[in-house]
Amino acid sequence: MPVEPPSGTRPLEAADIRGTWATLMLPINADDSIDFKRLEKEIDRVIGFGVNGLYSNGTAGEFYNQTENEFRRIHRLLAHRCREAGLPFQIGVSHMSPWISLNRLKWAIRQEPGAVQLILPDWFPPTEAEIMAFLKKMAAVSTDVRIVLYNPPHAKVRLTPVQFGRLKDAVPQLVGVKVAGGDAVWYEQMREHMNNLSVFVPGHRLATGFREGAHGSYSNVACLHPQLALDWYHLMQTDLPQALEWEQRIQQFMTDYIVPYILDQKYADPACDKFLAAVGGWSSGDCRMRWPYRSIPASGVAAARTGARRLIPAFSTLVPE
Ligand SMILES: N[C@@H](CC=O)C(=O)O
Repeated sequence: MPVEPPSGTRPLEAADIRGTWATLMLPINADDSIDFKRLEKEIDRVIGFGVNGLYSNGTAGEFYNQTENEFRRIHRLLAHRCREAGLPFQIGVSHMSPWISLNRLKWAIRQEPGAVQLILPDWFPPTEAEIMAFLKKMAAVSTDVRIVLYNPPHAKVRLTPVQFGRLKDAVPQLVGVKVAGGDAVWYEQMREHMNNLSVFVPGHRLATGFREGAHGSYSNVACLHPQLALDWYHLMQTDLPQALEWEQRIQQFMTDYIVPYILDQKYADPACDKFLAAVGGWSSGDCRMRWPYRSIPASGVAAARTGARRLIPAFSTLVPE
């Protein structure tokens, strides 16, 4: 039975955070400023696909590379457009500095997001006691606005399922996590906490995650094409074996056309997210990253698009020659 996530922007509980959430990506001008006009168009374009929600300021949203004025302008726009469309949205208040993150949170809750996303403090690796102190203060400020903890593989501290459980017990406002997923043992341990914790895994691993109990993805596949990600998520709920087969194809595409940019050429992950969107051709198609990070040259788009068409039949239907 397909899971219907809520419509509207009311506060999200764990059970509400499901499905395919798309990220906001920043259009960057040649002088490194943010193109807010284009951003507004991009937001409306993503909303038009009918994704389950829109979130901002994860890695793909370049949260670590914005002034506070820009942060506010981006999120006034996001909140306004999502509220008008009745689409759930989450604001990333993440920052390497816990104080900046706290101040972003204080401002962000006034935009009434469904939830906020945050990372752990990130210069000295925090101890569990420090993580608790951080989350408790953030939760005291966010009050009714729930919290999603973003704990990617490159975080200074990678939390275990047992630790997620302890954090959830200590901080009830924590309703979700955004993680890399893991092996069968990881999922077995994580399932102990999945009743009241939404667990989102990377887009290109979602069918496996779904089989193991994960609830959705803040999705890089939605960067490639929001419709592809939505159709695939629907397939997971109606024909999981077929969805697992799609996963192999999507992963092959990532291995052949995206991973070399990361492993061999050392591009940052968000450069790949923007590149994926250019390959999908559904957005303005601009791969530009903000100083000092390098952008993947648009000259690589055609080959990757041909590869995606060859490997992922559903993509070739959505993006015909
Ligand atoms: N990890 C990304 C998800 C998309 O690729 C993010 O945090 O935005």
